[in-house]
Amino acid sequence: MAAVLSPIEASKQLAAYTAVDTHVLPEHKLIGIGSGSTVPYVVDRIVAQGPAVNRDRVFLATGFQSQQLIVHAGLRLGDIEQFPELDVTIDGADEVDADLNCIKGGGACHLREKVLAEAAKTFVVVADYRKNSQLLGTNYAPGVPIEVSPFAMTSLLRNLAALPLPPVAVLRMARAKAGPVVTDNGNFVVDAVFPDGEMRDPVALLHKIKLLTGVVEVGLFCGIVKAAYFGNQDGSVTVKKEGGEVSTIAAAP
Ligand SMILES: O=C(CO)[C@H](O)[C@H](O)COP(=O)(O)O
Repeated sequence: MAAVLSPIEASKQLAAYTAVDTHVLPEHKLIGIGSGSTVPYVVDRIVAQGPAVNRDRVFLATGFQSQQLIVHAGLRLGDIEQFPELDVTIDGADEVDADLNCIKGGGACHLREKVLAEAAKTFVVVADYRKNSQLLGTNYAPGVPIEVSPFAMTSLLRNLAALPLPPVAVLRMARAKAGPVVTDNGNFVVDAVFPDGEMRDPVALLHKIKLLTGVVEVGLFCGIVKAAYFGNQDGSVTVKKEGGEVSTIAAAP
């Protein structure tokens, strides 16, 4: 018997299934798989396309979690060095604004996520309705994830505090380990809550943060997303596309 999903899980699944059905076509052979709790539904739907279509596909991972997902699903794992150009990458998001700018990095994978997003001809994000907002920072409270070289962590916190509109910034701590979260690249993550004024221009903010010494990558994805799929509580899916088109696919009867 199929497990009964909670409303949030059902909306993640709906977004993921709709995005895969629309963007992962039989001719797509190189596919990036993102990180987070929505992405397993992406992999499930790709597996459901069948062994014939998946046999000659290669899947690239944004981190340890998606690597495990790919391997355990019996799909072929590849490396960005071998396959620097992908047909499509599908990933989760922490928040998406009206212009398809995103906060990503809630799972501390945003460096590799950005590499696979930029490598793809089409980058698509999937999420539940809570991630769909007008302005970044409205619904996602922890702030902008900033991956930083451990040696530069203290100086980054000082440099952030010295900005004209400083954020409230903290080193992300691990939950089931003493000490900080360590990324798949061996770095730390600082979460920085910026004033609304700064969040209104994510591109400018991204550039400002990127210039600070020791910053490896910033969890602001700007101008990369082609389409965002949000599963809604009523079973419909809201689709935001590059260029501003927003549509809602009605719930199945
Ligand atoms: O950016 C990410 C990890 O670094 C994830 O994609 C993001 O946190 C969304 O995860 P979820 O689908 O669990 O809400």
